[in-house]
Amino acid sequence: MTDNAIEISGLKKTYKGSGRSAAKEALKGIDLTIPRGSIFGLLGPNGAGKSTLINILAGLVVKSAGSVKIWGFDQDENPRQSRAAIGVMPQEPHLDPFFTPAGSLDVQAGLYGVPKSQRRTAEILELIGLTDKADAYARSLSGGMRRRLLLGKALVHSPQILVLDEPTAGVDIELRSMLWANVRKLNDQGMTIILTTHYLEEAEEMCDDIAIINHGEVIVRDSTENLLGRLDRKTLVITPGDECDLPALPEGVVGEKLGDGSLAFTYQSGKTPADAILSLVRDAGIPIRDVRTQEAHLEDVFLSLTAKKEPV
Ligand SMILES: Nc1ncnc2c1ncn2[C@@H]1O[C@H](COP(=O)(O)OP(=O)(O)OP(=O)(O)O)[C@@H](O)[C@H]1O
Repeated sequence: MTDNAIEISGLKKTYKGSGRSAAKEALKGIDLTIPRGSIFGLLGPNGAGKSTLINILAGLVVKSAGSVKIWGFDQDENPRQSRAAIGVMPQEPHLDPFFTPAGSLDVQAGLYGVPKSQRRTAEILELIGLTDKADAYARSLSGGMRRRLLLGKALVHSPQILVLDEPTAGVDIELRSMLWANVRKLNDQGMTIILTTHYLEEAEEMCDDIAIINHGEVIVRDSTENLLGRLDRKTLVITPGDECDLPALPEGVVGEKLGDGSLAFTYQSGKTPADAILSLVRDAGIPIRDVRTQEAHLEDVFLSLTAKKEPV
């Protein structure tokens, strides 16, 4: 028995070219393990290969080479069991407008062969907050409700692993917090969660471990804590009370005067405490009207990782 929810080895995918478009090697030999019970972030820029990887896990895209084990079941040897172990909430809502939420969940459960006596339609509707819309036509649901229904559909067969593809892209704050609350609840119940997101901030908040994919390769896989530790770069932006210039700065702190007159200080949090920056601004006689921090984004991690010569 393995402790991994997912074991991927030597996974390759080349999309065949057609007409004038050349063949595209989307995954170039991925090795990746995802521990059971974790919330795992799969990050990368547009076109990195995240959707291809997720679609292979979901059984929607056929791999070109390599092996994939889902909950210990090899996809080629035990396709049925490996498919039953995973539920995927896709990026785009493709819902039949003539089905009601209750109907959609029922059809989906039927597709997965869940016997009527074991269906959890009411429980899932409750979880996704659509109990009062159970019998409304999908076409009358708001965008947010449709996305919630997609989450519900991914859960009908009680998978051990839930995959969320960009669940918060373009959603409002309310839906975002509802999604994250559900993710936490399901994870607390033992479900392994895999999610893709463009935002390191979001991954930082939610994920135990992170893999970053770029150009079809895993360029780093580590605990979120270690990954952010590697970055160790923060920016403090101070809005001064009066027009002023940058004060003299100690080694390791880079200052920049922004267009709106604010002063931005970039520093390594492991070496320089934020308090030291505030003190040096105060000591320079600059009145501080406002302070904010700029969160690190995935882009920053990429820059710091790809700038290194040695393998990370
Ligand atoms: N069906 C396809 N046919 C040909 N090329 C494809 C196909 N699907 C994806 N690709 C190409 O494979 C590469 C990886 O795409 P993929 O959608 O997996 O990336 P991604 O990391 O999910 O990006 P995004 O964040 O934009 O969803 C891209 O260069 C893309 O253009």
